[in-house]
Amino acid sequence: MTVETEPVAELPDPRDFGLPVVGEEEIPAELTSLVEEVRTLVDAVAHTRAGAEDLAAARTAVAEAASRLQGDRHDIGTMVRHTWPDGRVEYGTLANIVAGPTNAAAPPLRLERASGGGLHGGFRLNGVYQGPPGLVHGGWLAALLDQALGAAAGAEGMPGLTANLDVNYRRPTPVEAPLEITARVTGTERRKVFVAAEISHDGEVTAEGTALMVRLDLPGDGGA
Ligand SMILES: CCCCCCCCCCCC(=O)SCCNC(=O)CCNC(=O)[C@H](O)C(C)(C)COP(=O)(O)OP(=O)(O)OC[C@H]1O[C@@H](n2cnc3c(N)ncnc32)[C@H](O)[C@@H]1OP(=O)(O)O
Repeated sequence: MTVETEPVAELPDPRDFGLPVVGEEEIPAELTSLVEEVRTLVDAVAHTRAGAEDLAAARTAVAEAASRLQGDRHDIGTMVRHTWPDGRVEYGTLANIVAGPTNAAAPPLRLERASGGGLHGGFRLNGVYQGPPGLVHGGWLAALLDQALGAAAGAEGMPGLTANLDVNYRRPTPVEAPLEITARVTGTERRKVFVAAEISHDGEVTAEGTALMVRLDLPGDGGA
């Protein structure tokens, strides 16, 4: 595949486009810990067999916690700044549904640079992510692949939006089991960035995806 475009060397600051930015290091440890606790809560609620009294007490406690937190909110579209160990800076959406660090509805997906190129991450999905009994919902697998595919393009300095996503489910993916995800850029053509990703369990690929990301038309990078 022809490579006709260079990665964007330096990403613009989202604040230049009116988007607020929070440094990952500015997220309070108490918020990170709260997010973890809420993930536990969602799983507990989804599977509880508690009686009416416990359910009512829990509902009151959760409603009180929600009203405590509602007052002071980040704006929709707030970005989080991540600095890689090599000093490169990258931005993601703070409340991203797959990888937002403050989104308790997001699985705890963290991606690192792989030594051979691209990104990789290890993760585990609890029973909240079930589709078929004991198995991860296919829509969530597609969302995880989409996120990793987008992040792989972003990590190469080519952030974009998914124009096309193609997913193949090769084997059932179990919940409550260690999973791995890998993603890499496979080619570029003008603003088109081609990416591929796999999810595996026990060394076997359970789902794989390819996507066409269309690189953001950033000022100063030559556009198309
Ligand atoms: C911040 C850091 C975060 C870094 C981390 C971010 C991780 C986020 C991961 C989550 C990713 C998402 O969920 S993204 C959300 C879901 N996706 C979306 O909402 C996108 C909705 N679609 C769009 O907005 C638009 O269609 C775009 C932006 C994709 C493309 O529009 P455009 O910018 O006007 O570009 P356009 O000229 O049409 O197309 C450019 C080239 O791509 C080709 N092309 C366009 N669409 C397609 C297509 N579906 N299939 C084949 N080819 C296509 C065209 O033929 C052309 O090829 P040629 O003429 O050059 O040959």
